[in-house]
Amino acid sequence: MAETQLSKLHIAMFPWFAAGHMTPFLHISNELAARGHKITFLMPSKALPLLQNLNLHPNLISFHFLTVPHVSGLPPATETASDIPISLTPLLASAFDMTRPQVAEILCSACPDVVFYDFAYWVPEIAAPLRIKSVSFTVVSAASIAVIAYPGRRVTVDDPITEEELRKPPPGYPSSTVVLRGCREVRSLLFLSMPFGEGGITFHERLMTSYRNSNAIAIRTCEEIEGNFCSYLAKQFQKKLLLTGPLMAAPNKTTTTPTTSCLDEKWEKWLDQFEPKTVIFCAFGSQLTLEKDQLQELVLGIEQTRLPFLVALKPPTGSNSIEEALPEGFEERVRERGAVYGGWVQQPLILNHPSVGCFVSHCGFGSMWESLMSEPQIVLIPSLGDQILNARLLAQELQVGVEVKREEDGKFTSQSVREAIESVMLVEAAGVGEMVKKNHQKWNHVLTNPGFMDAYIHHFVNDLQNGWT
Ligand SMILES: O=c1ccn([C@@H]2O[C@H](COP(=O)(O)OP(=O)(O)O[C@H]3OC[C@@H](O)[C@H](O)[C@H]3O)[C@@H](O)[C@H]2O)c(=O)[nH]1
Repeated sequence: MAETQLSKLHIAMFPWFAAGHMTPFLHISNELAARGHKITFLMPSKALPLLQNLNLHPNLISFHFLTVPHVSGLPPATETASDIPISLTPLLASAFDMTRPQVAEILCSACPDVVFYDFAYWVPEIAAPLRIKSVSFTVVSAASIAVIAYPGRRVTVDDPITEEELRKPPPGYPSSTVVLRGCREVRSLLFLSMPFGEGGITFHERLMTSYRNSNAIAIRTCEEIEGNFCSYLAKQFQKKLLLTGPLMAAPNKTTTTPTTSCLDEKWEKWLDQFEPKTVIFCAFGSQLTLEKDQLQELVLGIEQTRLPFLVALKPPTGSNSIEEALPEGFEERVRERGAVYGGWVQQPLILNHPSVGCFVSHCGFGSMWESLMSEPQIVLIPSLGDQILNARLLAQELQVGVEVKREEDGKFTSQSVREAIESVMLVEAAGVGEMVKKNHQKWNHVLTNPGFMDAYIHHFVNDLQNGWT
């Protein structure tokens, strides 16, 4: 689609210091730079190895490194969420807030037209006097913001959000299936009342202020899948909503943006030895650490399917390596057909390998799009609040995947893992596997249709250029 002939923009990006945030900020940067817009990307230097290879337009996207101040209680040299256990993230949020003077200085000297931010709710206070527009860019689903969208409710440490409040979505919330169920799931949102950063601001207040004070809210989503949640949010916050579309493209399929690299030879060769669409791939994103017993149930459930598999997860709590946490005799039993790896793999490329037939996912928002835009059958084991809602969106509303059942105590078992995988991998029968496969193919076709992403980005850029009245 031809771009409107308007002046090129200069946009500053300031994401929260976590891979799940910086990566989609870089994806939108790539799409904007592909259309000639200039990007100043603010980040800690430790994030460079993660982001460098994803920067497809180094001539237009320049990285500016921030010094992350030391905060007592954080291990020395902490710069990103990957450096620490999840329990220490409120302290990282303090360090993040303490970069404010550096951010102000860069915005003042670079003078971009627009600044994108997420957790840095104070950005509009810096940007407005400089006549820079502030866009609050959400890297989680519209549904997961809609379910907590009480713009007028000031959640403080002294007036925390209650289980009672969270049990029912806000009035007018547009879905009865994309909801949290039972105490355990509701409690997974109680962290919203937790102090998160300088001055004891709660996580909820940080988010609400970020949306309230922005000039516009941008979301990495599309009308076709989350239109009802987007309309609801626009009404709740009385803001213009700018949608980027899914952003993360399946390699070589959907956008004008070139892809970065090839799959590591080691995994390419390993996957090549199996029949098409037989391998189970399992990964749980950048943050989630399982308990050891849950890791064991997971891998045992996968083993019981007798299918080949590649599991790439962080070592569980209390273990130095994933290998030491595996069940007794596991490695010997599965040597021929299974690999368990405790590090980072190239998920989008693995999902597009012809041998991969099933993706067992935690349903983080990035993984949600990647699962929809690739072919493997989808099995979901969500843990955190937004992942649970994303999983409901896929399993109940779109019916493109199956969620693993949990027991009363919130745990899943090897049996529930095996049953969920088998239900989608046995597609011959006119059962669940067949149904989710058909629905998935339909959505995959829509989302990877040439021009779909381009149209979204085209409108998005138009809105950034003209949409401020
Ligand atoms: O080994 C891996 C694991 C993950 N990845 C990539 O890392 C990204 C992970 O992002 P996700 O959004 O799926 O998950 P994360 O858990 O990292 O995200 C975080 O922010 C988004 C929220 O929805 C999640 O709840 C939150 O945990 C994906 O793009 C995935 O392809 C790899 O490339 N290799």
